[in-house]
Amino acid sequence: MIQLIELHKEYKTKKGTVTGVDNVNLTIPRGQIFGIVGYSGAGKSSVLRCINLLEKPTSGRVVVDNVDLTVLSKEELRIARQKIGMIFQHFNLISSKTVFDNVAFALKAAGKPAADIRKRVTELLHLVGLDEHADHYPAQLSGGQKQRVGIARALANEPQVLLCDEPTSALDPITTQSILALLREINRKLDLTIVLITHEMEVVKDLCHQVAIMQNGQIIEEGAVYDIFANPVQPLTKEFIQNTLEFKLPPKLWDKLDPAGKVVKVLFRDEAAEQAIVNDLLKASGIKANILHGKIEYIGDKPLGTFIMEVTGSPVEIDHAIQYLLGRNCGVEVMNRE
Ligand SMILES: Nc1ncnc2c1ncn2[C@@H]1O[C@H](COP(=O)(O)OP(=O)(O)OP(=O)(O)O)[C@@H](O)[C@H]1O
Repeated sequence: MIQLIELHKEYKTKKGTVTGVDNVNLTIPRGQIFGIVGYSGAGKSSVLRCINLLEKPTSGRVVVDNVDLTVLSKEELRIARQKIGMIFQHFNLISSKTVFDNVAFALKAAGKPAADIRKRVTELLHLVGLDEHADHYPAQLSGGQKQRVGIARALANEPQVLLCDEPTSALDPITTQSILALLREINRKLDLTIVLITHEMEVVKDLCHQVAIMQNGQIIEEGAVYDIFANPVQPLTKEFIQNTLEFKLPPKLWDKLDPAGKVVKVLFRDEAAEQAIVNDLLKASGIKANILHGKIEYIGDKPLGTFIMEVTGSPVEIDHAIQYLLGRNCGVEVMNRE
């Protein structure tokens, strides 16, 4: 488990003091994949780098598996850090060393015997699917393969925590999916706690169990990923989610719609996503509904449905229909032509 308690980080610059992290309190249970999302400058990297004390907090505590890292001596911290692996957006491999030697680096530094190192590196390269690439140099690898080396290297000392700094931002969508699948696999196989920073809600949706949204150094909202997608509260959270769920109706379609009707976006969440609510709605309200767009996606194993419907009827009937949907735990938003 990771606990950040009143974590505060300030940077002294020529222009004055900049706050990177503003009194953050956060608990990340063991075995979770925890996403931290925010725009550039929100403080994501600062939080992540405080977890292994790459950045020294100005104040506050960082407790990993009941050990407060902020009070350790240099030597104690060096040992504690072996249990916290890290991967980076640009992989940070040593270009003059082979894949084998990149992965072996931390083990050699820890003074492990050569035979143990060979065994461990072979295991790790197998785990990340690079058995055939031990003797290659980073320049001979694709971006996805480089990140696999980064992951193998980070796992060398059998860490309990893996910190991921935008691990897929430099990768194409297909490679991103394969790296996310690998992270999911090692989280399950190794019971590894993963903390991942990203500005992509798609990555959070695909991979994470929980998420925190950061703005101006603070965590403004956090929770289970499904709950955040189904019931976002803060405007910034809604903005991030809209970027993944948003669907814009083409102008030609708006031209054809009945001016007396309304276009509503309905979010079917939890059990509402599995019930025949549209059918019930038509029976209960007397309106007509024409579905313009719809999709159901699964976050974790729970469905979340988004439908855009043109509803026609008298104003009272339409209002009744909206109240009916709200009463069935749906999210309802009346859309206007932009
Ligand atoms: N070494 C530093 N010196 C001075 N200011 C810094 C330093 N590192 C970060 N900051 C400042 O702290 C704030 C938070 O930065 P941080 O890099 O943690 O945000 P971020 O959300 O990770 O952004 P990005 O996605 O661009 O990496 C910003 O205002 C940034 O300018």
